Amino acid sequence: MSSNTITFIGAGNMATSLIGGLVADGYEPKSIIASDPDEGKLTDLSARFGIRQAADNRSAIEQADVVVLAVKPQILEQLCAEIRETVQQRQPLLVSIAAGIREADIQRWLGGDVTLVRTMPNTPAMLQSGATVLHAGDKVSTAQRDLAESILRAVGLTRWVDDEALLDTATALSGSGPAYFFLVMEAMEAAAIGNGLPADTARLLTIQTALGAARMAIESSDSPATLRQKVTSPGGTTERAVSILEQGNIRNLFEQAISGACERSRELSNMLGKQ
Ligand SMILES: NC(=O)C1=CN([C@@H]2O[C@H](COP(=O)(O)OP(=O)(O)OC[C@H]3O[C@@H](n4cnc5c(N)ncnc54)[C@H](OP(=O)(O)O)[C@@H]3O)[C@@H](O)[C@H]2O)C=CC1
Ligand SMILES: O=C(O)[C@@H]1CCC=N1
Repeated sequence: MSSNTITFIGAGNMATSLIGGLVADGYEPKSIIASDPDEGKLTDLSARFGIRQAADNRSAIEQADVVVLAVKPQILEQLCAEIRETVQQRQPLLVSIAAGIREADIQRWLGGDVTLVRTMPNTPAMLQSGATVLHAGDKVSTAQRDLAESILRAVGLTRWVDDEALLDTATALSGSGPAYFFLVMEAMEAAAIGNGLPADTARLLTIQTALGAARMAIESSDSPATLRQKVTSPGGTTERAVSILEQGNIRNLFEQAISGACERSRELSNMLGKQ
């Protein structure tokens, strides 16, 4: 990957994961700049990863080839008003990671004709195990698409979608997804403690089991359903547990949860962007 200067506007959870993953992948830390109202966060990021901190958003953009918009969706419009002139002068490649905010709205807020790739990464990017979905409009050149993809590929898997609306689904699946697995881990750990295991052992066994299952699902040619069946001995313990989960309608719960997250992503689009 080239060492284009990448500026992160917003140095919160997701920016920290992306920066951590990029630096771990060998990206030159001095080619990464972060800007955030909280100086403490910037100092921490500099100390952890050796990146540069900016005095303000505008000066951060003035030095950038790529600008990652990493603030909450609720403040993106206000941020765009602040950086609009600098973006128009500098014309960097913009990469938005904001959930729900459509390209047309960001374009309008920035005065139009900016080069923008919308993406939906996730926090495992920190360990270069992220999953990012990208969408680019027609005006984005192949070289600019490649540049955006190379940054996100450094921190994990990437997939493009042609239909921008599918970013809502990706947000609900892989953007929010780490939280679903953490919730399952919390529940399994608590249940094991309730059944007598010491807390530290319960946590360790839960996490190692999640890691092992994820690695098997990635590395095996079997589907998750087949892998599950291979654990499930007829008349055994897994069969009892899985049947209780199925009776509790776990599939329907996930259907509702992911549909609910998709709907929330669309709500954010309509509430914060063009109605
Ligand atoms: N967290 C996740 O797993 C994922 C998040 N995203 C998206 O990433 C974006 C950021 O989310 P996340 O990192 O969780 O949020 P955070 O709140 O952790 O980070 C946002 C950062 O932006 C800072 N900020 C606020 N206003 C400005 C401003 N005007 N200029 C520069 N920085 C500012 C915030 O400071 P302060 O706290 O002081 O307001 C905060 O440090 C969101 O749009 C979200 O949809 C996408 C995929 C996954
Ligand atoms: O919860 C959120 O809205 C953000 C987007 C995906 C993950 N975190």
